[in-house]
Amino acid sequence: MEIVGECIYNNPPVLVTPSKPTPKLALYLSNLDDQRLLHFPIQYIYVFTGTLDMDTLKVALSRVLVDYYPLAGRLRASNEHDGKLIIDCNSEGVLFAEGFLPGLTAGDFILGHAKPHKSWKKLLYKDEQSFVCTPPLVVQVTHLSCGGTILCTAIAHCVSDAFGAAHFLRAWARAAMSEDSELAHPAVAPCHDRRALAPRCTPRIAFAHPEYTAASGGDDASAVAEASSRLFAPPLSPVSVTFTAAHVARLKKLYAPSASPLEQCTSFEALAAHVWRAWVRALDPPASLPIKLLFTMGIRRLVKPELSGGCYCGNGFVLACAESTAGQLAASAPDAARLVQETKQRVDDDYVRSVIDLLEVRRGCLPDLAATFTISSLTRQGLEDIDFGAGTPVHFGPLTSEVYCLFLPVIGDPRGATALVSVPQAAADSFERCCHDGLDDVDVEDKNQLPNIGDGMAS
Ligand SMILES: COc1cc(/C=C/C(=O)SCCNC(=O)CCNC(=O)[C@H](O)C(C)(C)COP(=O)(O)OP(=O)(O)OC[C@H]2O[C@@H](n3cnc4c(N)ncnc43)[C@H](O)[C@@H]2OP(=O)(O)O)ccc1O
Repeated sequence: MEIVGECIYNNPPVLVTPSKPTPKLALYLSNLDDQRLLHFPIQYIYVFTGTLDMDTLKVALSRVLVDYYPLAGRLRASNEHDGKLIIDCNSEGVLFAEGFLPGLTAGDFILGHAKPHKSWKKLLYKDEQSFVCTPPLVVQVTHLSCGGTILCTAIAHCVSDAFGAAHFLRAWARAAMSEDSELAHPAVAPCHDRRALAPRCTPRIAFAHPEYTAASGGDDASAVAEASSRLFAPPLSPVSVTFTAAHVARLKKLYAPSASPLEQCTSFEALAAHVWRAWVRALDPPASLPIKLLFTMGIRRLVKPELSGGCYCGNGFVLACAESTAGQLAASAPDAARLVQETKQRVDDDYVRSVIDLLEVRRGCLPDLAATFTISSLTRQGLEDIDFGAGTPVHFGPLTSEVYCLFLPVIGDPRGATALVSVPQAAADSFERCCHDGLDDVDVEDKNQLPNIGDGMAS
């Protein structure tokens, strides 16, 4: 859906600062935070049919910034640590803009039209500064002619991941709903200290880490690079496919590694394997081409000791990497799911420490995305059902679509997921068809199970 018309700003944006004094310190960022991959703001929108009260939102934000004070600070390159980023917790404040977009309604985001379009950038105040100088949190509230409101947040990814962001947004919403926002405290105190994820004194890279390893030259590498450039050839088209709970249940059967109840797969394993295969089948590279799957994996409960003292608000995830070939992937659904399972099992404390040390030794390195499908799962993180006083959102999702695939929560269907990813335009229809493969009759079955509208009403 394209947003026509321009956003009208009647006033310049303001800086919202914490309502009480907060610690003044240079906050260390872990290597998982300060990796080049995360040097960008994550921009998401929440669309509400009701009106958000501006004063309430600002007062509540000012209150929660007392607990989430790093978001009111500024990123800086540290002189002591070789340019590594830190957060200068200086209470400068969150950039908060308010605008009005005539002609756009909350309803435009329902009815399955809510696929990001480049015009959606209007929903976020454009700060011309570099990534490091931009406040780690920028907010824009856009009023709509229907009385609805869009809340757009841009949070620097090196400050927080989805789990930390959800924790902050829920605390903000709770404060906005509370009679006296000064009394509203987060349910669990946030933990900003990232030293539990510091590298070892002598870095030890104990695994191959294909997620960061660029192909090392030679004929194979150039073949992968050449084929890969076709897999991502522009122009790219965003594709959004919603898998209902019934679709996911079917995929879990289709992808189960065996008929034994002991060898089941989770919703994520089945979905990840299915969408990875759909991508490969749609793009149809040579069967022998090595293909990888990278996916984000939460580590808060995997590291020893667990990151459980309060809510760890830094980035608590690593990239896990499954490897196969285009031919093998297309050939077997259960084998693809088994690969995802085995990859998950390899990620433990040793693996995470090894990633952290790798990022210490190879500062500035990026994941190797050649011939790679990347998934980040945002389901079950508590990001979507957030109520600031105007009810829960009718739409939640990113401002842009990218080459990495997001598994987004489906509002009203907690066991469903929407896969959103940009693929080469020429393969977009085929990708969507491959995603629906094996699922067509599920919708028919589902409809047959619905009670007949007339049932029970005759008397
Ligand atoms: C900064 O501001 C932001 C940021 C963002 C976004 C940022 C990011 O993208 S950061 C990366 C975010 N993603 C992650 O960290 C991944 C988190 N998920 C995991 O790590 C998962 O474990 C997994 C690796 C994806 C695999 O999951 P799965 O195979 O499902 O395995 P389990 O999680 O162990 O689940 C197995 C089983 O357990 C039950 N279960 C698990 N969790 C729940 C739950 N919450 N509720 C109910 N049940 C649960 C369930 O039965 C599972 O089996 P199923 O078959 O039912 O699935 C964005 C916005 C910003 O502002």
